Amino acid sequence: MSTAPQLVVHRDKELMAQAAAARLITKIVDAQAARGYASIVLTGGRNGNGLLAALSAAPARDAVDWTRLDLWWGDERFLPDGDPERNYTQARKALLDSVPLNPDRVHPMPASDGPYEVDAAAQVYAAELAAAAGPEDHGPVPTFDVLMLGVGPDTHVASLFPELPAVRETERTVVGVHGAPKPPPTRISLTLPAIRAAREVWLLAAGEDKAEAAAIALSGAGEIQAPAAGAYGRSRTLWLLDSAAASQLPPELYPPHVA
Ligand SMILES: O=C1O[C@H](COP(=O)(O)O)[C@@H](O)[C@H](O)[C@H]1O
Repeated sequence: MSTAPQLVVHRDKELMAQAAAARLITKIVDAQAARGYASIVLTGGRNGNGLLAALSAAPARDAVDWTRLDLWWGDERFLPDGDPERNYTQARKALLDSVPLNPDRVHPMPASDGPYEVDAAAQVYAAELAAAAGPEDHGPVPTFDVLMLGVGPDTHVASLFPELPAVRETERTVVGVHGAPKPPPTRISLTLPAIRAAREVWLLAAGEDKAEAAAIALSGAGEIQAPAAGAYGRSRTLWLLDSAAASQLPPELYPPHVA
């Protein structure tokens, strides 16, 4: 069952990144207090990396027990290990290299110079997720506390692009993506069923180039044409926007609140 999206609109992208980072710290600390660990899915892209950089700069980051944090990725650009365009490389630079994570709990998606071609690599990641899922979870992926997704200007989320086969997937949790319209063309992505296993899905959209995408996805578009419209969490779906990205929303949605 889909959860109706909630919107929070911030003044600008810097404030959005800082507020989202503060929100994420609180979520992680609360989950660790309740269950002993937290499970987060990271996104690539400008907004996702902006959030990680803001988290890195936040004094409250020391409230997180980094050794009890599971990190997964929503998608990856299928490039060699260490490539500066890999989402994993960018996340390391923005935050991960400066906090004491437990390497056993960090799950980057495979790189193109490893032993697998992209479809096999997607299967390997699906198996890693399935191994981490327990009986209390809702299928072959863990119930992530928060899964973040940067919204692309074409409404793509993770590496689910409009009309491509990956966004139509209803069985597999992870797929190889071929022919993506945004470089690189070869990618790995969680599918919509895997995304919807998360307790909370947060969609990040800042900047004028995201305004049309946000308006389309939040105005009842279908998920095949507008993948962001199909991304929702089990208990919450939260759109975090800045005022530029919210500028084309229909008047009944905007502004619910500008912080
Ligand atoms: O290529 C990707 O793009 C999207 C959005 O990126 P942005 O720079 O337009 O914010 C991102 O969500 C995805 O993880 C990434 O692989």
